[in-house]
Amino acid sequence: MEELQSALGNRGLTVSNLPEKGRCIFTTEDFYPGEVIISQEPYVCVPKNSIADHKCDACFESSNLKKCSGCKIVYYCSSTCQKSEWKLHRLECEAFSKLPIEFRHQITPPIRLTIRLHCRSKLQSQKTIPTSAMDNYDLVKALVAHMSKIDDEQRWLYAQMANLVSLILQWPDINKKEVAENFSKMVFNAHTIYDSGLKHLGKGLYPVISIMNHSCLPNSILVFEGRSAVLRAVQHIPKGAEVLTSYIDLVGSTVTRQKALKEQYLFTCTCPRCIKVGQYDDIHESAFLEGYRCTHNECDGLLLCNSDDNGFICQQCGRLKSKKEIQEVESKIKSLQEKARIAAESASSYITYQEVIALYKAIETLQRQLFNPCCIYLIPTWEGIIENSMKLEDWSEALAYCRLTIAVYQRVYRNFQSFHPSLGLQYYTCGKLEGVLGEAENAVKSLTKAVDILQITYGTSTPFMKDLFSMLEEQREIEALINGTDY
Ligand SMILES: C[S@@+](CC[C@H](N)C(=O)[O-])C[C@H]1O[C@@H](n2cnc3c(N)ncnc32)[C@H](O)[C@@H]1O
Repeated sequence: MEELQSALGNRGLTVSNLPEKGRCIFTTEDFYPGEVIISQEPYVCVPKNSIADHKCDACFESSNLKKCSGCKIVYYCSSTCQKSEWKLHRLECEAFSKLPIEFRHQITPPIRLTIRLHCRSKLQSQKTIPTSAMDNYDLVKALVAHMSKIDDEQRWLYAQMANLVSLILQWPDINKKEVAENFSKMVFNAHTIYDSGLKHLGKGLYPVISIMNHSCLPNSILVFEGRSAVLRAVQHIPKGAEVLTSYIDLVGSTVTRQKALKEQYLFTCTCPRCIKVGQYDDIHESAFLEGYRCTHNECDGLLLCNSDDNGFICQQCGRLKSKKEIQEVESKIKSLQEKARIAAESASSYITYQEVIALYKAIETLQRQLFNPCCIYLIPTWEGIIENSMKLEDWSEALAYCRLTIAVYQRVYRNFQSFHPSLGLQYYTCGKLEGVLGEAENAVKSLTKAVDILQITYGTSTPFMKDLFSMLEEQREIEALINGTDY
């Protein structure tokens, strides 16, 4: 702990303890928007592999992959990557190779993550792998496992998974209770690793980053550069403030966010947004984001549940919309969403992409009958249309829907001073599409907005940001050429 305090002290941070939250990190100096608060390499991580999409175990690249000739489970993109992982992989490779082929499908990402955790801890205790203040198993031991709060069924599941780990590793001295507890720690502490386009790459455990507590109005954001986790300030964090990040998708209403935090992290959030739950403004905002709207004649009022709980009353014209009426439309939406999901998975030709778009448009029509035009449920529908329109190279259609999505994100992330990658990336896509369509002036505006947001969340030196800067330069040159002005 002393070693960690001293390492954090050098970075302007300190670990403390709050009765209602447990451990937490406070600043001992000011941090400004875009500044890196802390970065950490994973203690362990695993890529998200699927049958169709394998990744290199070391760098998560998807090209030039070769299977490890020992275990035939793990992939590498180069001998450099293989060598960098060898000390750790050697232990699991030996264990996996002894496993009969028919058992190998049981090595799921959570099982592998825990196996690697124990392999790394063993190698560090043998001093085969060095330790440091921010890289040692004591940090893993200190993570919350919430064993007393989880139910018997979950405990039984972790015990079964610990048995499997023990069976695979065949170590005589393995502590199965500790392994089971580590499965629980993964649930409450491991992070999903994303690339700059927010594509899911894998899972990793970052034991110092995991000390950070949650707020629905966070002052920092966690992003990934390769597999390193980087926490950046998204607002001025004065000396002595707690560093807070978000564990969940912040687009939902207070009730939705609180439900997610209670179910996934077992606490009730009391952040400045959540304490407003039930107040007029919060109810109004929730109804706007997720609630139903009145579609009677020209009325566009918000609907709130009536006191008899048999329907929803329009707050503008007073008309009642029955629960049954709403449920019928919702069930049609659900069945169309399932059809769209299945169709999108197998779509690979002009006609099939068109069919997928038609399904999403049918969903959109029904959603517009129920929700207001800035409702968050429309986002995945529009993203489905954008993705498939791009596959059809229908740039105008993709751009029209991209602009609709931006309007919703702008509203949702205004609480977050708009510094969220989702909004920045939407501006980026919008700017790219405007560029393709020859709308240089609009492209410059959109890409400038993308830069304003993403340089705070992603910094300025990643390959993604360098591409974005040169794309903006290119559009500025085209704009100047069109306008006959100097650039
Ligand atoms: C990733 S850990 C964060 C560090 C943790 N406080 C510790 O002592 O190690 C997540 C857990 O911290 C607690 N936590 C995080 N944010 C909180 C908050 N805003 N209010 C109350 N508890 C919180 C919850 O118990 C949650 O399951």
